[in-house]
Amino acid sequence: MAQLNISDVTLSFGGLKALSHVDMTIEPGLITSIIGPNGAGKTSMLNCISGFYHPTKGKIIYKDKDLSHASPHQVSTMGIARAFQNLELFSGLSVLDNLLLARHQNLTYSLFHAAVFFGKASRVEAENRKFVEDIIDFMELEPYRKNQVGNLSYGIQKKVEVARALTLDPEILLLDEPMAGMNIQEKEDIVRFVMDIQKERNVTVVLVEHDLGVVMDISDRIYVLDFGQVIGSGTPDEVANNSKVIDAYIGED
Ligand SMILES: Nc1ncnc2c1ncn2[C@@H]1O[C@H](COP(=O)(O)OP(=O)(O)OP(=O)(O)O)[C@@H](O)[C@H]1O
Repeated sequence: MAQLNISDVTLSFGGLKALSHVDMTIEPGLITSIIGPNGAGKTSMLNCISGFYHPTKGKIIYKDKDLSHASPHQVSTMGIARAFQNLELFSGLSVLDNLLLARHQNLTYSLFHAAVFFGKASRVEAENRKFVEDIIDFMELEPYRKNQVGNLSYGIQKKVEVARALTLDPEILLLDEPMAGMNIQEKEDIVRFVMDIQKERNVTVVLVEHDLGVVMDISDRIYVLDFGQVIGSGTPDEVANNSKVIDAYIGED
């Protein structure tokens, strides 16, 4: 059964339709990629799923709940986290502090409880700390944990951004061009982590990425957008042999 059901989603900006009658199903435990030319609507789709945009028409259903009008905070606390194309990190803080801060979004006690029931607050705090340390370990960020994020290489900052999303313990992880601006070594590194996140942490991954080689290698399913419409979908082989997709995006090579 689909984990996320996107049906007939249209997103208009004045006269421009960034998305037009888009249907997608995201299956649990798989890597689903969304590809297409510049301006095709890929980031708009992630914005609709994560609550930053609200579809003009259509529905996004997750666990029987309609997310179409949910806020970004509601979406993330329901289990859908997003790593951003433009990093959402605090460059003056350390890796550890960035991740602890992100994890606090998931706090299960209020400030009142923190003041009155110190025991529970400190237990939850210790659990949060342990969770964040596990993510640092998993993403192999140990050598950088005390470093200011702004002083790290772009490739490592991108890894920290993925780690930041993982601190929310998501069931679905939305990745917006995680490999943009990376060298080959850094790309190979992040590809390995995306696959580990899917397999070892059992997280469903929705990936927007321009590197077709990577997309074809790691995706279970692919949706191709062009001018806001789905022009093809299926396994990497099916998409690579779809004549509409070849004409609009992939080309003959
Ligand atoms: N907030 C906005 N206001 C007006 N137009 C927008 C807005 N966001 C996106 N668009 C337009 O919607 C269309 C789709 O944009 P989107 O960023 O989703 O494409 P994309 O496939 O992610 O492109 P790229 O690969 O270049 O990142 C574009 O024409 C874009 O200019």
